[in-house]
Amino acid sequence: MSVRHAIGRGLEYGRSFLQMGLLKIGGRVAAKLRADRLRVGHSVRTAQPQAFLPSRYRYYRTSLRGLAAQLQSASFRRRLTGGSPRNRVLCLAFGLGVGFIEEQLEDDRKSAATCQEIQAVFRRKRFQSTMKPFPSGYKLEDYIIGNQIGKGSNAVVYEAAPQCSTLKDKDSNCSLVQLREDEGEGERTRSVMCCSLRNFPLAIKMLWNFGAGSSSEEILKSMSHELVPAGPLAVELEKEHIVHDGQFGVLPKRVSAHPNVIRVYRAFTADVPLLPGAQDEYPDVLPARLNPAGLGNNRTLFLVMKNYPCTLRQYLEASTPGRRQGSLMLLQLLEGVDHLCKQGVAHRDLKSDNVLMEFDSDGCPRLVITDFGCCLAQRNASLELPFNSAWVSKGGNASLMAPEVATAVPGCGAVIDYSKADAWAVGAISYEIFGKLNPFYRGVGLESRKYEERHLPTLPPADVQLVIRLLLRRNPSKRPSARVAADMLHLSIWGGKALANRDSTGMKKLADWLLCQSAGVLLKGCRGPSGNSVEVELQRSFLSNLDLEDLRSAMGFLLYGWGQRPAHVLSV
Ligand SMILES: Nc1ncnc2c1ncn2[C@@H]1O[C@H](COP(=O)(O)OP(=O)(O)OP(=O)(O)O)[C@@H](O)[C@H]1O
Repeated sequence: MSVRHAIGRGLEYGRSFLQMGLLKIGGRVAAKLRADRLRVGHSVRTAQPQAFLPSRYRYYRTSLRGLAAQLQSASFRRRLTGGSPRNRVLCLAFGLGVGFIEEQLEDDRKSAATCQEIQAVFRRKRFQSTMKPFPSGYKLEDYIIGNQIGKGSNAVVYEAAPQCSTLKDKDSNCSLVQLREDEGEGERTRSVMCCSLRNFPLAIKMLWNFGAGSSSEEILKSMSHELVPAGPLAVELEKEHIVHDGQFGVLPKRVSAHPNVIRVYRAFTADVPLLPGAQDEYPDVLPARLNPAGLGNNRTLFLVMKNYPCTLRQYLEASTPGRRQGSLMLLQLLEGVDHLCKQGVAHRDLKSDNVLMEFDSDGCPRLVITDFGCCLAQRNASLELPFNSAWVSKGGNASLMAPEVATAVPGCGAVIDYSKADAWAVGAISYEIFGKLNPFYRGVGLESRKYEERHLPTLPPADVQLVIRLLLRRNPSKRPSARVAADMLHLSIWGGKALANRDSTGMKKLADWLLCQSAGVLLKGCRGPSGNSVEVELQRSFLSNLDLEDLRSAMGFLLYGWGQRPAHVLSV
């Protein structure tokens, strides 16, 4: 499809928006696409396929820029023009070269501007949680607490509902705990889960408190990482004041909302209560008030979140996603990790237990990264941790630590760079998503500190295999970032036709495709609930993060993969 067709189609979308009475959004799309017509039409004409090769391209561009600057300098021109005919020919050739370079640079600027404009259109619509806001909720007494949902090494999680809500079903005892016992009763299980989630839309996480003291301030300080995904109203206003002005200026920053990152609605401290199963399941962490032999402190931190039906691990124990669904799941993890990276946060404990799941209206799994207890969230957002002593924590689960973290040696001036560590862990978790054992789990085969890339097991879907292999590269400088890996998947899932052609029209097709995607996603966004489907969220996320350099790197990696396999295997 030509640019004109693409724009024409976009304009039609714009017009139909207007006809539908959606004046504002229709006007914006139509104006946007009209404005893009010249820009994209011009940039795709001269784009060369070689320009996709990221590092080499960047090298050429920098060298050519330097050369252009030299040629433009008066002294250089004098030296060349003043001499022999040979010098004059050389000068002419350089002059033509400069013209070409300038044209390339101009195209570059225009393409980057197009990406930025598409990005700006989609960034304007911020992601908002579907959860209804509820008043207060800063005290334990504000909640009805149901059954235990899960337990980890640092906390226990219970289903909960705001105190004001009335239970919608008599069978309020059913929960995931019971679900597991009822395994095999397919239909009944699903209805049990629905009733539990309807009655208890929230989950309360109670952290174990051994060494954090019993004052709210001390607790907030020592468990501060759990607050990284907390919303702006999560902590009571007066505590928030303490957090920002007092000694708690050291608290890490918080990340903004994202469809693939947990949102903590409320965080407060309270006395540890005797909840169902406490005496049997976690007697040692109870305070002496509840168990004379218990070692826990009297007060602790509580986090209120949405109650999700299951974790990724629980889901994968019961089912193996198909090829496309698996790709969408992997993509969501990459989008979540990219969002965290951009906000200067490394999760450092990604594993299938720390990913929660629900389903959209089409039945597509939505994945949400949770449990930020081990995260690195420095105010300077560098994602670099000074590693001057063996006492510095490198993060959670050692099996899924990226090679550069696992092999780091403490010492004066040593630093661990976490900027691609979570992306590596996503690569390892992908094996579970596609129905295989995670090769890095203890006893399965590989160790992150010393594996060789050629020993990585193969995965049946060839299309994502390339992405996973790249994510699991030992050398982080050769590993794509979560953003670039996500762009690769976006391009291979939705951009098949735009990418199928590897000649000089490739860039032109990509530009057409970006415009169609933008118009299509805006249109879907107006269509009620389907506008919140996982696929639309993912496409919106891609467009709101559009960056020419990242896109070129993604294309470069894909072309590199195609060099070894026929192009069609990359389309899902
Ligand atoms: N919002 C939620 N909705 C439903 N279940 C949840 C939720 N949060 C946690 N869970 C369940 O509780 C379990 C323990 O939670 P979490 O992983 O946060 O605890 P933890 O002690 O910090 O874990 P870890 O052992 O990894 O440190 C999870 O594996 C999951 O089964």
